[in-house]
Amino acid sequence: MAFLIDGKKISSQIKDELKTEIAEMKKKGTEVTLAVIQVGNDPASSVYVGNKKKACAYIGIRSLAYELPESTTEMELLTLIDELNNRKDVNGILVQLPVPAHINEKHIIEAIHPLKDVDGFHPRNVGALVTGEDGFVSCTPAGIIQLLKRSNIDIDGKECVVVGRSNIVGKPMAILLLRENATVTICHSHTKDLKEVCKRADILVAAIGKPKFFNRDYIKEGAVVIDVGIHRNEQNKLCGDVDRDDVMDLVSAITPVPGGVGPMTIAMLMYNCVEAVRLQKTER
Ligand SMILES: Nc1nc2c(c(=O)[nH]1)N[C@@H](CN(C=O)c1ccc(C(=O)N[C@@H](CCC(=O)O)C(=O)O)cc1)CN2
Ligand SMILES: [Mg+2]
Repeated sequence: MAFLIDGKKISSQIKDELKTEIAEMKKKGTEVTLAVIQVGNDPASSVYVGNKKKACAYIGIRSLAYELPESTTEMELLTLIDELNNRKDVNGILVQLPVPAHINEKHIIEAIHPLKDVDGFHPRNVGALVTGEDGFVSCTPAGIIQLLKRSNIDIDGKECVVVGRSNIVGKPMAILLLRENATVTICHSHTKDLKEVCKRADILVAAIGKPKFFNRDYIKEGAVVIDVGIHRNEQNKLCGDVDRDDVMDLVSAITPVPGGVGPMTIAMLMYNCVEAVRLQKTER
């Protein structure tokens, strides 16, 4: 039977480690501050932003919440980011995505100072990830590496297949796996024989964005499956990109949805806030 990779438990361990570290920093007079910006009131975004604020409160990070109306202009948002970039008491800035359609997401990501970009989305941080320099790593893929390592799943030399090529998950995921000496394949909508490619995977990262897309036809016996998808059905029940019931007897380990990758995104955001203080000390 498959081993369930418990993202809730592992994310709690990471938050507890950070809580201890932050208490030590506070004793030395260092406070960590995260500015969280939400534009509009998309219900899912409100849940994630609420969970980020709760995580900050739990581990001892000061959070500044900016809840802006849907009608906020790109210029108004850029002005707020500029103000936060210049505030010495703010270590991290994040703008919850997606932003409303009238705001250009790329302009927003690029406006955040790279040393405060705790989401790791700024091109400078993406470049640093590729070249192996210091910088912030996108939270979801960073969390997946932690899930694998803390579950004692070896990555070195493994065949890893990442399905999805977003800037936030797929691309940084592939680079992180490469950094761990995996053999990495990225698949996308133009990939021929997706089933055959996925069947080669020792570790399959499913980030295609389609509910229960991956059934047993895509999985090699004994594979480790990481499910990045989050979907809600008509009954408001959550599921991932993987048809877990169908693959359960085939895989050696799998992340559940909910309670797998999702909670790690927030734990790694907290990690990046602590990392922000370190990076700002050495590079500012
Ligand atoms: N600025 C950012 N925007 C977005 C990011 C991000 O990393 N930075 N990622 C996602 C949303 N996200 C965090 O912001 C996120 C998504 C899901 C979860 C999570 O814990 N999911 C739970 C289920 C929760 C539920 O919906 O009931 C789970 O999988 O167990 C946390 C964070 C897009 N935007
Ligand atoms: Mg993320």
